[in-house]
Amino acid sequence: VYFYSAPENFNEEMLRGKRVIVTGASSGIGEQMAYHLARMGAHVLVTARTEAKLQKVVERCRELGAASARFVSGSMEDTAFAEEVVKEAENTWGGLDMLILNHIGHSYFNYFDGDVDHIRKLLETNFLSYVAMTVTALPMLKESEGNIVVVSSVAGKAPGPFAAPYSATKFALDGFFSSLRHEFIIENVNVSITLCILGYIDTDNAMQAVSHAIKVAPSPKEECALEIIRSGALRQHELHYPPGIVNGMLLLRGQEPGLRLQRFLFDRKKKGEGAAP
Ligand SMILES: NC(=O)C1=CN([C@@H]2O[C@H](COP(=O)(O)OP(=O)(O)OC[C@H]3O[C@@H](n4cnc5c(N)ncnc54)[C@H](OP(=O)(O)O)[C@@H]3O)[C@@H](O)[C@H]2O)C=CC1
Ligand SMILES: C[C@H](CCC(=O)NCC(=O)O)[C@H]1CC[C@H]2[C@@H]3C(=O)C[C@@H]4C[C@H](O)CC[C@]4(C)[C@H]3CC[C@]12C
Repeated sequence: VYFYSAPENFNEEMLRGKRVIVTGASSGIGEQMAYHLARMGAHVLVTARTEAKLQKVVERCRELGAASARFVSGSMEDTAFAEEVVKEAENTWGGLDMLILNHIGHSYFNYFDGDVDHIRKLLETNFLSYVAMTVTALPMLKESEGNIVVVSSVAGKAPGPFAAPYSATKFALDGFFSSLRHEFIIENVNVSITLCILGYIDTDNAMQAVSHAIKVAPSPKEECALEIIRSGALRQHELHYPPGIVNGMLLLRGQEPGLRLQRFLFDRKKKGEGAAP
């Protein structure tokens, strides 16, 4: 069992004046990360598709004390847009300290429906855009000896049922960024890569998608967002949040986690309910 317990020397001053991109920041965990960073006095550049929501997030960041706050709206289905976001940071700040890759495209929580094009599109949005932003940002991150924070899921470590397309994109993140971290260590590239393995979090979209099927209580998005920032600032290799659930899932990985996950999460057989979520 691997415990990633970072030394408790995080200080919010570590983020003051830092230049940070947060993707998927118009709602959910990304929105909360933007607010924490603003409170800590960072420069924030937030991105998502919905301009009206981003405008409100930027206004709130300014109220909370951000050193500066701005947004770029567009879809990460297009890797050219992903690169454009990083270029905006370079043009605005002349550099970058932390890249938080957080956005995800719409998917479903149900049996795999055979739609290969959906998986192709989700790989563009959830994986290739992360790679494209990393490639474009790397010169600046090498200059600042900064951090790449990749937001993933237990679905990208201990696969379970009903999220096959989404899970595939999360496993791709682990494969790519954990391999890249090895190369950085070999080449003495002082850019940290933090992979965040999250359990169920109480964001509106997630709860709307699965609360009918999942019986465990979700964890708070505000605390989750702060833990992600803390783990990135401490240059941890991985964050497991909440530790109790995620480490438990990893423990079960060798023991048919899909089956145990069904029992643990859905608790359906006892109640005689149907099989589909
Ligand atoms: N909530 C949970 O239970 C869990 C979440 N996670 C991970 O945490 C991260 C955030 O999840 P959560 O906060 O719940 O997600 P939300 O659905 O709340 O937020 C997703 C964000 O991504 C943006 N987005 C959606 N589609 C696109 C697109 N095509 N291009 C650019 N941006 C897009 C949305 O804004 P807009 O629609 O305006 O574009 C929104 O800002 C994800 O990586 C997810 O995998 C991991 C485990 C559990
Ligand atoms: C179904 C969600 C995919 C994104 C989405 O479509 N949101 C609604 C919208 O945009 O309209 C999944 C996003 C996070 C997933 C959850 C997660 O990652 C943690 C658990 C992993 C486990 O393997 C299955 C249950 C999860 C709670 C999982 C469920 C599906 C998501 C909510």
